[in-house]
This record gives sequence, C-alpha cells and structure tokens, in this order.
Amino acid sequence: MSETLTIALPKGRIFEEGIALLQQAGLPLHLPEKSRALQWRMGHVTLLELRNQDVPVYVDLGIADAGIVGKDVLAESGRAVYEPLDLGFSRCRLSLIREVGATGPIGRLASKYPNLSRRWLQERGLSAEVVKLSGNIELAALTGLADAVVDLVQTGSTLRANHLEEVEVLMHSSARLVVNRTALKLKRDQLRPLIGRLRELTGTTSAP
Ligand SMILES: Nc1ncnc2c1ncn2[C@@H]1O[C@H](COP(=O)(O)OP(=O)(O)OP(=O)(O)O)[C@@H](O)[C@H]1O
Ligand SMILES: O=P(O)(O)OC[C@H]1O[C@H](OP(=O)(O)OP(=O)(O)O)[C@H](O)[C@@H]1O
Repeated sequence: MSETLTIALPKGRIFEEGIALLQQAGLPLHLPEKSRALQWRMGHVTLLELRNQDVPVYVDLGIADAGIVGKDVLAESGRAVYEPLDLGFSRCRLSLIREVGATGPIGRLASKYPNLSRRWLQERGLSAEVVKLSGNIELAALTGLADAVVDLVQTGSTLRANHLEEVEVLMHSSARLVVNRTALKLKRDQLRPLIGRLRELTGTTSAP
C-alpha cells in the first residue's frame, strides 16, 4: 500500500486539465462530483482544491507534496519551490496593457501581480503607484483608475473588445508542476516516477 500523496490543484481553468494529466501519469484521480467539498481522497492521493495564489504556499510549507500552478502566479509568489516541469498548457503572457494610443507617463498601474509589476517598473527606472486588484483588471485602464495595467493576454480578444493594446510582454507563462523539496526526498519513490511520467507525457525536459 503506497504512502499518501497530497496534490494541490487550483480551481479554475487549470483544475480539469491538471486532473486529466495526473490521471494519465498514473495517479488514481477523477473529476470530483460537484459539491462544496474542498478535498477528496482518491486511492492513495488526497486532492486539495485551492485558489491559484495558494498553491505555491501549500507546496512550499509542505502541506501539499506537489501541485500545478501557472508560472505567472509562481513568479508573483516568490516561493522557491522545486519546479521540475513545464506542463505546456494554460499558455499565456503577462503584459503591460494600455488604452490604444496612450503615450503619457504611467502614474498609477493596476494589477493582480503587484510584485512583478513593481519589479518591471524598477528595472526601467520608473516610479509609479501600484494598485493591487483582484479581477477584470483591464477595467482599471478603461475607467481611468490606472494609466496602465499588467494582466494576462492569450488570444488578445479581451484587448480588442475593449480598445486596449499590449505594449510590452513581461513574461510568458504556462502551467508548471511544483514539488515540495522535503517531500521529494521523503516520498522519492512516488514523486520521481510521477515526474518521469509527466515528463514523457508533456515532452519537456526542464522548466525555464
Ligand atoms: N486566457 C487565458 N488563456 C490561457 N491561460 C490563462 C488565461 N488566463 C489565465 N491563464 C492561466 O491560467 C491560470 C489560472 O487562470 P484562472 O482564470 O483559472 O484564474 P483566476 O480565476 O483568474 O484566478 P483567481 O481568481 O484564483 O486569482 C493563470 O494563472 C494563468 O497561468
Ligand atoms: O487574450 P484573451 O484570450 O482574451 O485572454 C485574456 C483574459 O483571460 C483572463 O481572464 P479570464 O477569462 O480568466 O477572466 P478573469 O479576469 O475573471 O480571470 C485574463 O485575465 C484576461 O482578461
């Protein structure tokens, strides 16, 4: 009988694809029935359903042995968890966005990613107030709450529908496997083969 493995997955667009991939990699997972439950025991695996931002925290503190999270969220968290694989889905980019044609100085910038936004400003020697928002970030640029926003772009349809433009790409993102460093040693017999199978399935060698 294998030792329990605790896996953290974020609710939202990564959840279903994450379960499907881990299932293909041999974990006894399935999509849970709709309910208010927040964790499930499936065979030897305990599955935790978290907010995106909380996945690096649960993995870093060792409550979860491993998890899946976007590179954007991982970079914003600053948590030094082991990140062995780029899983290749949920691809998007984190970009500076402004109203089409806006050229004035950026006095205030809004984002769900305040740390990455501040780092970008600092690298360019710009000083702007950074306001943290929680969703529909593009509205901040449209309503004048901010002179620019830092948010995700995938197809660009949200930008086109709102007369906004992508001024600069801060980083590219995709879903990453993250692993607790102590669990990697203590549960090596389970985690190493899992990483190996996921590597074969996703065809990646390392996570840049
Ligand atoms: N339009 C998109 N296309 C592809 N990938 C995306 C897109 N938007 C976000 N992502 C990626 O998927 C991850 C999860 O996005 P999701 O939309 O589920 O989060 P959310 O509901 O906005 O998060 P939360 O409300 O928990 O902050 C993001 O961190 C990013 O890596
Ligand atoms: O370039 P696009 O293909 O339009 O994708 C970009 C949009 O996708 C995400 O929003 P999401 O749909 O997850 O809604 P949210 O703002 O509630 O997170 C992101 O925040 C952008 O608004």
